[in-house]
Amino acid sequence: MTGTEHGPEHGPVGGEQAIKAARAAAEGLSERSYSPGFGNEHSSEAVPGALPQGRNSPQRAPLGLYAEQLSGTAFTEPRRANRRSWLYRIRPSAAHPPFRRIANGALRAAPFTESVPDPNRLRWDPLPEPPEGTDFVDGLWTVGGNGDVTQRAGMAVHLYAANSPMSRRVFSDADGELLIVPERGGLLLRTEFGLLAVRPGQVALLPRGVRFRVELLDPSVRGYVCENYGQPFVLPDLGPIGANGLANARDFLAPVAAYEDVEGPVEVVGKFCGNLWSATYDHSPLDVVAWHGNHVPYVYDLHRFNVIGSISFDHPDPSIFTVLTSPSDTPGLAGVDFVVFAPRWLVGEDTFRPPYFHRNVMSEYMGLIEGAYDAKAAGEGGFVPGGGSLHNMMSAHGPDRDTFEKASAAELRPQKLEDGLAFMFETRWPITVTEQARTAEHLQRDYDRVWQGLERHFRP
Ligand SMILES: O=C(O)Cc1cc(O)ccc1O
Ligand SMILES: [Fe+2]
Repeated sequence: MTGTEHGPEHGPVGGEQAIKAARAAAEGLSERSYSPGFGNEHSSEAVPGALPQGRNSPQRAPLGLYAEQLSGTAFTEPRRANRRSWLYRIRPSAAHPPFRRIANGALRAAPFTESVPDPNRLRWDPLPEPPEGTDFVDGLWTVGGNGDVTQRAGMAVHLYAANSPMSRRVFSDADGELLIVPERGGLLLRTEFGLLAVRPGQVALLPRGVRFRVELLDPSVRGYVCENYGQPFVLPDLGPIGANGLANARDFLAPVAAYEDVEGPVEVVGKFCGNLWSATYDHSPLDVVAWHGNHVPYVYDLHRFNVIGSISFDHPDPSIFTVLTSPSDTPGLAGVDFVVFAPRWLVGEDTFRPPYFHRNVMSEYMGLIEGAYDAKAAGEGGFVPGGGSLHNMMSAHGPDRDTFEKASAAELRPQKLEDGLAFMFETRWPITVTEQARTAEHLQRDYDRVWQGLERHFRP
C-alpha cells in the first residue's frame, strides 16, 4: 500500500505499534477537534477550499474532487427527519469492482428464524476472548433481534470482541445504523467523515452506509452493538421536562474531515441484506476531503447524560433515561430505544427504589458497561460487565431476591448510585435469539434462580 494519509493523525497496521499509533491519533482529538451538535448541518474540509460554497454539485467540484450524496432517509421525508450528506472525494464511490459473498462468521440478521422466540428470561456472561488476530468485523457475534433487514424495520443485538485492528479493511453496513457501546478497551474509528475515538462510557453512532475502519486503543476490546434497521435514531422529545435535559444535542460530537490518499489494495466489506460481501478496491474509500450534511457519525459521552428522576416518591419508568430513540409511525412507539442507567441520586420517600417487578409489552436487552446494576447482584454468576440479559415481551422480571429484600428494609436516606453504568436496548418487537446465543457456553443456565425464594408474606 502506498500513499499518504491526511488529517489529524494516522497509523500503521498490526501489533503494539498499531495501538501506539491509534492512541496518538486519539490523543490528538480534543473535544474542540470535533463538530458538535446532534442533527446539525455540519460541514468540514481537510483542505481549504475543498468544500463548494453555495451549491452541492458544481459543474466541476473544487480541487478536482468528485461530489457524491449519501442519503439516510428517502429524498422526500419531512425536513425534520431528512438525513443526507454531501461528500467531496478523490474518487467517486461508484469506482469499484464487483462484490463477492464472503462468510458471515458469527453475524446473523433479521428475520431471525434459527430458533423460536423464547419467553424465558435469559442472561449471558461475557463473550470469551477471541482467537489472536480477530478484528472488529471478524469479532461480531449476534445475540438476536427482530424485524427484517429487507424491510428496513427492526433491530439486532450484536457483541464484539477483538484483539487486532482492521488492517487494509473497511466496513460498511447498508442494513442499518450502528450504535457501538464499548465495555472494555477503546476504539479509534476512521470513517469517511474523519476520526472518532470511543472508550468505555462513551458510545459511537455510525449512520447507515458510512464506511469505517476500527483500530484499537487497547490490546483487547469488547462491547455491544445495536444495529438499527429502522428509522435513524433521534433525541427523544422532552415534553414537560422542557428545553434541556437528558442527552443534550451539543454533547454529540461529529468528526472533522480527515482523508486517506492511499493507492493500493483495500478490502471493503459490505453488509447487505444480512450477508457480508467483499470487494478489493485499488484505493482507500476513506478518501473524503470535505463534506457537509446531517447524515454523520457521532461520539457521545454517557457521563454527559443529564439524569432526570423522581424527587418525591415512586420509581419512574426508565423511558426517562432514553438517550436516543428510533421512532416508528406510531408516536411514542419506538423501533428501539437506547436507554442508560447512569449515576444518580435516589431520594424517593416511602418508595421501593430499585426497578419494580414488571411485565413489559416492550422487549428489553440489557448490558453493563461498568460496576453493578441496582436491580441485580453483580459478581460471579450475576449480571456482570460485558454480560447481557434478555427480558422479552411480557416476561416477568425485576429485582432479584436479595435486591428486593434489601430495598424493602433499607433506611430511605438520600443515596447516590455511583458505581454502575448499565444500558438497555428496548424494542417494540420480541427479540429472537440466534442458535449460537441459545446454546452458548456463556449462557447462564440457572438465571431463574435469582427470583427463587421470594416468600409469601401475605397472612390475612
Ligand atoms: O428490567 C429492567 O431492569 C429495566 C427497567 C428498569 C426500570 O427502572 C424500570 C423498568 C425496567 O424495565
Ligand atoms: Fe424490565
